[in-house]
Amino acid sequence: MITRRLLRYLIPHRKALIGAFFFLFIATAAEMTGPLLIKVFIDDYLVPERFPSTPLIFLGASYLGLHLIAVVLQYLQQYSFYRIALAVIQQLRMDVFGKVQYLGLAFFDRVADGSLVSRITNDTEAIKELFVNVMSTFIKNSVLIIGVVIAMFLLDTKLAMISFILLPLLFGLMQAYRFLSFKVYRVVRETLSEMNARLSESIQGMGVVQAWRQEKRFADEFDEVNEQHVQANVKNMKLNSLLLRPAVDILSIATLIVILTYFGIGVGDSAVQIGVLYAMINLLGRLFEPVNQIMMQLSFLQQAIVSAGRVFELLDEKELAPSKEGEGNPEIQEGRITFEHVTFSYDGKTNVLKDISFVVEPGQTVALVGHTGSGKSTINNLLMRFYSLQQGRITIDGNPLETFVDQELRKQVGLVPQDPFLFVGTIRDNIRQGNDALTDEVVQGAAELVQADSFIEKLPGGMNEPVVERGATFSSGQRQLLAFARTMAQSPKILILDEATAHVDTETEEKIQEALYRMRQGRTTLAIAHRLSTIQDADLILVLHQGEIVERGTHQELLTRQGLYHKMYLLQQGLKEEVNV
Ligand SMILES: Nc1ncnc2c1ncn2[C@@H]1O[C@H](COP(=O)(O)OP(=O)(O)OP(=O)(O)O)[C@@H](O)[C@H]1O
Repeated sequence: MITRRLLRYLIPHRKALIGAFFFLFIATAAEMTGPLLIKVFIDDYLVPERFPSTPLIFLGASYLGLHLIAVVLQYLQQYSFYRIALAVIQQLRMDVFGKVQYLGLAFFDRVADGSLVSRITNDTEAIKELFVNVMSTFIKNSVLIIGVVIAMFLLDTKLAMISFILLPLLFGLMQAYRFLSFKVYRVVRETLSEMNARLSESIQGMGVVQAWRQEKRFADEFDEVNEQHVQANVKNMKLNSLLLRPAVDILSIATLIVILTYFGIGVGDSAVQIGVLYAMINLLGRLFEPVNQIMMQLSFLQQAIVSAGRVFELLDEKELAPSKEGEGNPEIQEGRITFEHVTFSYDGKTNVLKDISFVVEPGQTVALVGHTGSGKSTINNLLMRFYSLQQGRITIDGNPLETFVDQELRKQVGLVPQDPFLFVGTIRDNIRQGNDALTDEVVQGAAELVQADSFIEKLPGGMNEPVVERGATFSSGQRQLLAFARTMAQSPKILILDEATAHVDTETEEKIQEALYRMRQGRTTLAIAHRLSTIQDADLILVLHQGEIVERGTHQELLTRQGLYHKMYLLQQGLKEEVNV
């Protein structure tokens, strides 16, 4: 099943494959003819001690010519198989990477990034071996084996049949190896994946690792998985060294003994000529070499099959990012958002949002406040359509969220995430975000609107200043401003702000507040705020508690009510003592 699916990747390369087969076939035939020529030389010339020059020169030249042809064609077939293999793997990697881009966030919640990287790099690499080496070795050596077998039967049918007496043992051996090694390889690949996961986790959290002096713990944990990986490899090596080459070698010696015994018995009847025996033993040597080659590749074959299983699992993953459903192509004109009785759970067990209903009128700002874990980000995640809605309805301008095409939704709903993520490239690339339709003026305008231009201008490269991975060389306030500029360059109708004012100094915060104020003008905004001082001018504040909206109103209304919001507000004002909690 897995092998068949892998082989399907060869279909687009069938012409090149036929060419490679052709080269292989001719090269093998040329190679095979060699011993037959030597047999003619021994039986017809050496044994009778006849050495006429013309036929012998012809014989020698033919031998040399055939050898040359074999070498050239060997090169051509090897090159062809390699090209095909590389093309197949390139396609496979593109397929996997393409698939990963469309997986839902729920999938990434449960699968470690390192392990995903491992599937896209290491596992496809192991599959590459199948097409580069395993397949060509199997085909080449099978053709060789067939060639040798034919030559053996042409030489002496009886002797050839005797040589194959031990053949069933070889098949038994192959089956035993495949059965035993499958499990071991699975462990090898899984532990490798786990190591990548740990590595990626510790690199991403290096600051925390060092700050909490977790280096030893991480190293120990890594070591444990590393040890499991080594052990699995050792087991695998034992299997390889026991069942592959040595077993075949024993089998080849046993076959030789059988043939010599037969010859020893049969020579009295002068049934077998010495030249025939020489050629037969020569052919037997040539038979077991390809068998050995195939056996050695069995280990790579198994690796490839296990890895392919893991890659196909990923390709078949059903947990896709939610996308458009239903008829029509609605557009976002005004930006009126409604949540109607939305209940949501990440794990299918605990509801983290319970019966949430509210309306954000066009141009209004609605703020979400509440203790940590109360469900604020979850509301944003649903509005961003990162997760599929389970119960209730979300609409924009009266159209259900799921009816929008991705392009419209992503263009009109701009997200400023909690932790802005910058990509490798330049500042301009990060603001433009691959949208070539955005002119330099628009990019500059967006930077000016959010007041990011003043710090960008001071950079040596200005807009072309390089950004390293995750924007690590910029401060969090600068990253925040760049993320604002990126969102504003799109000019969305709706803004989703997630704790946009965390962790910055007062001056930067003022700048950010000013930027946010400008950004919100004329846009529908849903904002998460931990600092209540920043959302006092919101048209509506929703107070969440354990997934429910427990209070709603303006800042003044909520203070008058003297409920949870009031308590939170006083706490933040440093007036804890006045609150009876
Ligand atoms: N990806 C996820 N998978 C499973 N559970 C999650 C996920 N994200 C959040 N949760 C759970 O959902 C609940 C609500 O989380 P949410 O992030 O919406 O809270 P929040 O109010 O935004 O918190 P904070 O203010 O700390 O960001 C929490 O109990 C959290 O454990």
